[in-house]
Amino acid sequence: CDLGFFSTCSQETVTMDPSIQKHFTVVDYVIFAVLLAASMGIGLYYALSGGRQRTTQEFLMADRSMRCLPVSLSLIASFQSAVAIIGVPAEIYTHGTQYWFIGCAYVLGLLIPAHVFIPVLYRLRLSSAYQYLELRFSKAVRICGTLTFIFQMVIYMGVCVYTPAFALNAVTGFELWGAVLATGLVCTVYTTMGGLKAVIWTDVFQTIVMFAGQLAVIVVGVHQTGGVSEVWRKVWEGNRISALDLNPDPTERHTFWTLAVGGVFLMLSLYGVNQAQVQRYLSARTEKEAVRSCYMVFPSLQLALALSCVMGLVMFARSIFLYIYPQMVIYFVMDMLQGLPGLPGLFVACLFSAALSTISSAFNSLATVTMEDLIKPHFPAMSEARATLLSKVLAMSYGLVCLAMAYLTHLMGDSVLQVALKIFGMVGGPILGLFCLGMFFPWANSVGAVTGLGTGLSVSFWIGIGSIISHSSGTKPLPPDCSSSFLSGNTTTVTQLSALSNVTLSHSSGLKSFYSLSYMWYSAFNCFTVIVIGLIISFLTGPMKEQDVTPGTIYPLLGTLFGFLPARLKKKLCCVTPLGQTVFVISDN
Ligand SMILES: CC(C)(CO)[C@@H](O)C(=O)NCCC(=O)O
Ligand code: NA
Repeated sequence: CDLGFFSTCSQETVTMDPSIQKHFTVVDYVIFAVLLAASMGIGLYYALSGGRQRTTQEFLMADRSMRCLPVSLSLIASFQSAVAIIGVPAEIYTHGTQYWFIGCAYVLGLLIPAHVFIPVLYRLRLSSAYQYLELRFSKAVRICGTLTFIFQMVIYMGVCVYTPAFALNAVTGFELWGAVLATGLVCTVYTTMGGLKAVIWTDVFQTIVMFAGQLAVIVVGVHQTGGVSEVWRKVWEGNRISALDLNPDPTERHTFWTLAVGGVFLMLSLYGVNQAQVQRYLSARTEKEAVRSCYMVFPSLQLALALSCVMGLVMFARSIFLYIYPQMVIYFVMDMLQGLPGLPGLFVACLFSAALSTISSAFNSLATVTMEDLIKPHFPAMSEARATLLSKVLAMSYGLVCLAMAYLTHLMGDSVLQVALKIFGMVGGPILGLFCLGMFFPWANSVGAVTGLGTGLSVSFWIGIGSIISHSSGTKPLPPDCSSSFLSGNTTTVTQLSALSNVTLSHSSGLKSFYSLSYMWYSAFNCFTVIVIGLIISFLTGPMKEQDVTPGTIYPLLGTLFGFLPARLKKKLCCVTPLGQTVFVISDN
């Protein structure tokens, strides 16, 4: 099977021994440098063109002039980081393709943002998603929402910048802090110079690099394994193709229900109400363009999922690992691509593209909420020039906070990947609940919202921290599908398997089983806690009347769902006013 270029072609399954270090060539470092330079170049271009980033409208909202294609690619890039690129193939290698069913959640997980959240938020002409909370409830609710979001994103971005640097360092000796500093600083500079336009257009470029890197690994891997049919035979015989698991047990980590139903709520918390995404919808030139960009996320996100799942399958067909560990994806890639000049560098570029595009979204969205929700309301007379300068200082400061968070991530050790993703579900779910409470239930009042959010966060941290503590103590059984002969030795490495892992204790009772709720249910569970507590407290303290609620802040969900009821009962029970077409111009000044 000699095809010239692929000189290392062999059809043997390769045994991987991670004690042998892989090496980078100069070419690989050059490709990494080119990625950083190209991103800087895009930042510089948007600093010097258009309105030269002299207004907050341009710096934070891209002049509300974006078209759907860049917006959609940017939407994918925000939450597709190296955590997923490294985590998903490791998950598929170990547990089979069950995780792939999360693709089912993308249907409702994108249709609902497109037809429920975007119409409400876009027509209010907001700058920050949390401005909605003040219009619907009160200033206090807005500030609680903003602070919760800041907490979530600050932890997340530390993990995002640390993960690829750490994984590469473990396998190849790639300079750990050099890579963290280079990505963090370069990203800070282009985000501060070029504003949201630079963030969105670098996202486009970086998403393409990300897809290219994954595709290259798959093509070479399939070829070296001996073709598609050979890969299929090996993964089929190795039981990696999972049947639909319809087990209703909510403590089972990945089943059709946890992934396809729980996943919808995860998607809603990310694509429906997260500032990073809402800001992109708001930057679109029309509402239609925003809805269209949300639709266009669907095929691209399915492609991203398919690429990382197929990469896991190819890894399984191609290699036998002596033990399972988070960095094995990098090891597999580096081993396979050796002798193919430039390709290891392309994969490195893929990992750092994923990271850069996520932290740049974080910097810009954090600067936006800090400016719009925390600073501007207190300084209504601030000049535009001063506000823009301050926004730039904020974007830069969050860049430096990101480096500090990377160091904190380092101190907590590598299992922090799991911890951080859980915190993501733990904090994103309650924020989603807060928005749902406001949008779908006209009776909810401000006291109910704050109490609901507080309770939701407390319960979610109780479960989240409880699960972390109860899993990190005691012995952990191997998952049943993991007991094949090729997994020898150290079982603790299994629990560190991937960022997405949450190996549950199968026979536990009481609090333990409460703690072992699948992490895929976190968003849904925490969202419902906020809604239920919020409604109970609202009814106890005097529910709001529909006519007292700011027009345009309620989506007539209940009116639509209970459309079969007689009109009088409907009017009494639920919101029936259709969402208006009116544009409310909101100003903090
Ligand atoms: C948003 C999903 C679930 C979509 O598959 C995925 O991109 C994800 O788990 N993202 C978070 C992990 C990361 O940072 O890559
Ligand atoms: Na990304």
